[in-house]
Amino acid sequence: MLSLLRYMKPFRGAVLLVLLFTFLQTLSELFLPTLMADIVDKGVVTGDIALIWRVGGIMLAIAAGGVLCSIAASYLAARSAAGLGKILRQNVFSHVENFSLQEFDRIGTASLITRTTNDINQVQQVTIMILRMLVLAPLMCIGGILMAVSRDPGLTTVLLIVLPVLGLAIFLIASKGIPLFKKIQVKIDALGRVTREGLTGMRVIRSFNRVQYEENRFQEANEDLTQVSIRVNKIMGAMMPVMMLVMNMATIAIVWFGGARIQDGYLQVGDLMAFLQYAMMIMFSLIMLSVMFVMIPRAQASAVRINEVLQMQPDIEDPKTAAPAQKGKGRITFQDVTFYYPGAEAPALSNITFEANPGEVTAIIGGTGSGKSTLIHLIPRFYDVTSGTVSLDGVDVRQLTQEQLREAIGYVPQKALLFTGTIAENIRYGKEDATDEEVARAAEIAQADEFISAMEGGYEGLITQGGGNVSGGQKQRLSIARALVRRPEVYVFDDSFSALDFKTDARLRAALKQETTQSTVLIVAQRVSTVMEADRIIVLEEGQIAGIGKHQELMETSSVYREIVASQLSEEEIA
Ligand SMILES: Nc1ncnc2c1ncn2[C@@H]1O[C@H](COP(=O)(O)OP(=O)(O)OP(=O)(O)O)[C@@H](O)[C@H]1O
Repeated sequence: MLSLLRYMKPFRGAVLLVLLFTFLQTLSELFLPTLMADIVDKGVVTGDIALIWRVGGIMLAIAAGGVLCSIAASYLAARSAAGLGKILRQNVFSHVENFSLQEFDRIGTASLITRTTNDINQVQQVTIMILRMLVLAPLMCIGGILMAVSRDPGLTTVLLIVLPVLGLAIFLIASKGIPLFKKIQVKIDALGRVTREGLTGMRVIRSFNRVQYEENRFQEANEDLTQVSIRVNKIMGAMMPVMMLVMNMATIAIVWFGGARIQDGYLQVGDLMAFLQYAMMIMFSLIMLSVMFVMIPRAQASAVRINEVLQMQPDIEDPKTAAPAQKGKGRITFQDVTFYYPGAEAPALSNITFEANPGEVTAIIGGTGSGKSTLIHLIPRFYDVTSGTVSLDGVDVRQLTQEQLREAIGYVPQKALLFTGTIAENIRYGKEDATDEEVARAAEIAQADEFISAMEGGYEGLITQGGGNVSGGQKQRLSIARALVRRPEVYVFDDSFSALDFKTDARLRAALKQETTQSTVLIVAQRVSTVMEADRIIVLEEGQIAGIGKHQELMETSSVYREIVASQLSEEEIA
């Protein structure tokens, strides 16, 4: 928690004012009972009306000042805490944006969302409380004790008995509640995960009639969270009545013994009234402190989770001194590349060596799980190689900044992803300053212009969240257009034609061929017809190259390739 407070720096002035105003507010509250005692003992008892008016007026002024200080302190504390929340959310989000896929795999998207929202909220709430109570509670407690002793040291014995009892009760309750607060955050994560899967996977859930199953899963996570929350609240709920009981008993004891002391002439009525108020203040300040001690560990659990994200060093970083920027041709070279996913025992890729040249199409084919996507994920450095090198125009990709590298690449993912916004905005995602002509031309090559024109609004037509209002094939074509509009040196298509019918696939590849005469094109595909005409076909099997060459060569030399071809094409097509 403390380490997060460094983000409070911009609000240093406001925090100092909060402390100052709270200090003044506490002083005013500590002063009021003494004045009241004066009114009773010196005014009411002696019938001095003028003194009652005068001291009453002073009391009113001090009380008003206290209220103003309290309002100002609360306002500034809330503002500073809200500012802290904003800065934290911004920092976490920006930091996460730099994560490689490994860090995402490690923490999980649902947990990252909870940490950016709910956890930061917890810290924000507790910061307000700490700012307000940090000065108020201890000052009120110590000041109250001093003032009480100054009224009647003898009566203070009652407090010596009551306060430890109160402290013990607080300790017992808090020690039961605090561990449960930590549990709550984990349960919120779990609920977030189920909710996310349930909502994003709605189509699959419905088609497999798993609605009831998902509802049960949600109910289980929800019930789990509810039960822990109820347990915490039961324990914390017990806190108030126990405190009130102790406080009421203390009041009775003070009045009882105080009455006796008044009779014996040690104490005046006004003093007893003031003493009672100070005793209340002391006990309230203890309750405030206890609430703080309960809330801080709760926020601490959240702070640890936020810090975990902030301190996580992305595995993939830019080199300290990047290779000089140069506009190359886009030659991609894999030199003896081996790659293990973190924690995996077997490599996903081993000893991969090949070169993909500008003006050529290099296709990668292989069974599912053979490592095709993994291989091309190494080019834009979504992951780094375990050994060997991947280079762009002879420069190791690790020597380039991620921006330099990715600027040279037009990547079309296996699972097409669109953003909420217009069609044109989605295509322009590839090149912010693309002209309308460039956008239209990219769409034309991607065979998307026809369906765009047919859509309501054309290029200004809206894509709903996640691209829900376009078909799978249309989504793929828009994400191809997004890559085409940047006219990069290297095109990487990860199984990006799979949702297209054969005719559209062929038309698109023909248009692409004309567009990419100068570029390096890498195509991952399952269909032989998509790769047959490639200049180089790499056949992958279990992460290794099982053959490399043109279609005809591979038909003669690679049994794996022949098997794939035989499973997809008829005799005439093969011939
Ligand atoms: N994030 C990951 N963490 C751990 N292992 C992974 C991860 N992604 C893929 N793998 C493993 O690496 C291997 C290769 O996966 P990859 O996605 O590269 O296959 P692919 O050839 O592209 O398959 P497909 O054609 O089905 O997309 C698989 O065995 C898979 O289980």
